[in-house]
Amino acid sequence: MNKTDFHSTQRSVIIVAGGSGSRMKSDRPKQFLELLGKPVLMYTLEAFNRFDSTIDLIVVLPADQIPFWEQLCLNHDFVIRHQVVAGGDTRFHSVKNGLSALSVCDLVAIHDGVRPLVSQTTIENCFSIAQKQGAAIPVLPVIESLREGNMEESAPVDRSRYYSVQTPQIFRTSTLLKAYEQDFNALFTDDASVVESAGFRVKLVEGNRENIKITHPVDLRIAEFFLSRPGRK
Ligand SMILES: Nc1ccn([C@@H]2O[C@H](COP(=O)(O)OP(=O)(O)OP(=O)(O)O)[C@@H](O)[C@H]2O)c(=O)n1
Ligand SMILES: C[C@](O)(CO)[C@H](O)COP(=O)(O)O
Repeated sequence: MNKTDFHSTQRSVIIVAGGSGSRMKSDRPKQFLELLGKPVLMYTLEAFNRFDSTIDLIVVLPADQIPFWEQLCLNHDFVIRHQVVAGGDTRFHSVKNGLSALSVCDLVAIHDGVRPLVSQTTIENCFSIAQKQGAAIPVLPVIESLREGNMEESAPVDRSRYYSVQTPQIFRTSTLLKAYEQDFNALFTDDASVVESAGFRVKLVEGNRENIKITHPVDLRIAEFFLSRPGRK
């Protein structure tokens, strides 16, 4: 593949932000909370727009929060073009709804709306490997010791065998559409698990450590720290 092929590839991204953020325990779903005065979700859209200003952006939101998001865009003069789709009961169903709004494209990325710190390198590497191999997801080696079991009985496991998984998870469009024809299974915690269950292989790519999934209140402070660093990429 040469550079020209890469740039003529039609790319789309589905940003899933259809969750309620129950672990954050905030008044509003966490994707709308502000980091340094701007909603989390706007940073996430900006990351993909910075990577490719022509990329098709689909944003999946809780149906009852769509008017609130539209008002936020007005308040913040947020002008990055994107299509809004109503989410479903689980992340799987939200992705499915996003896929139903997809235009013709070669590669599709699925990214969590609450991962605003994805780096340009992670996005670029995942697109590039997905283009060559059909499916790519960012991962990192686990940094803490791991145990298996429960609080009463547990045993250490070999952590070198485990990776933590991030997004964007990027696939040939035909692969992802086929995989999402399957019925929902509670073991589908990400898109890679859906695609593998349909018989496809997924290539692991190194992610970036700052690409945290904002989940608990402390994650907002960590994200603000990274966002305020000069020369952030
Ligand atoms: N029905 C759902 C559930 C989750 N998501 C999205 O999937 C991403 C990862 O999910 P998670 O961090 O678990 O978000 P929530 O489900 O909102 O949080 P919680 O589990 O704490 O309720 C988030 O961007 C979230 O908005 C979604 O689009 N639709
Ligand atoms: C997709 C994901 O962010 C990869 O780490 C993760 O699986 C989402 O999980 P959650 O159950 O929605 O928190």
